[in-house]
Amino acid sequence: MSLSPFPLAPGESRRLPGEQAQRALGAAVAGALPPGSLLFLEGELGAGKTTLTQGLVAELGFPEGVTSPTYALMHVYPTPAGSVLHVDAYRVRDVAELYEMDLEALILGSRLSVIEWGEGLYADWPVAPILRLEHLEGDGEARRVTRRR
Ligand SMILES: Nc1ncnc2c1ncn2[C@@H]1O[C@H](COP(=O)(O)OP(=O)(O)OP(=O)(O)O)[C@@H](O)[C@H]1O
Repeated sequence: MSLSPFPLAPGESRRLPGEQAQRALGAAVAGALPPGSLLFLEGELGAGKTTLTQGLVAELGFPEGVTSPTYALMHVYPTPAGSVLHVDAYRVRDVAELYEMDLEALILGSRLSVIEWGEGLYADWPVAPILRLEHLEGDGEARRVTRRR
């Protein structure tokens, strides 16, 4: 499997003018991270975390059905390239709860994992990129992505 470069350098920001750009970013991320990788996503309600993840999962060959894992905590999408784990850790009080669910084995066994609101895990996964998504004030529906790490 040949990988492309990660679409943003650490510290870099980019404007995402619409949903297509948001999905395309997810697709580019999927093409840049090797199996067993983890991506952290941050962003307020409606910032585009699910949309980015839809693009990422579609790039791996599973084109539909990606929804926010807010209520389920965790979704697994069986793509032809391997499973994609999508976790929303917003309501998790202690990351120990996630590790008790065998999170580490799940991540390492997946093609790719996306964790929203996983600050408590950042130190344990130091090479995982962190993308922050924000609404751009005064710029219609556009969003901004910043690679924090
Ligand atoms: N870059 C963008 N430009 C314009 N609209 C966008 C962009 N990215 C996403 N959207 C739209 O914003 C809405 C919210 O996006 P999405 O559901 O992905 O956000 P979210 O961060 O997952 O929200 P939540 O935290 O509620 O799960 C959707 O209708 C989506 O199509």
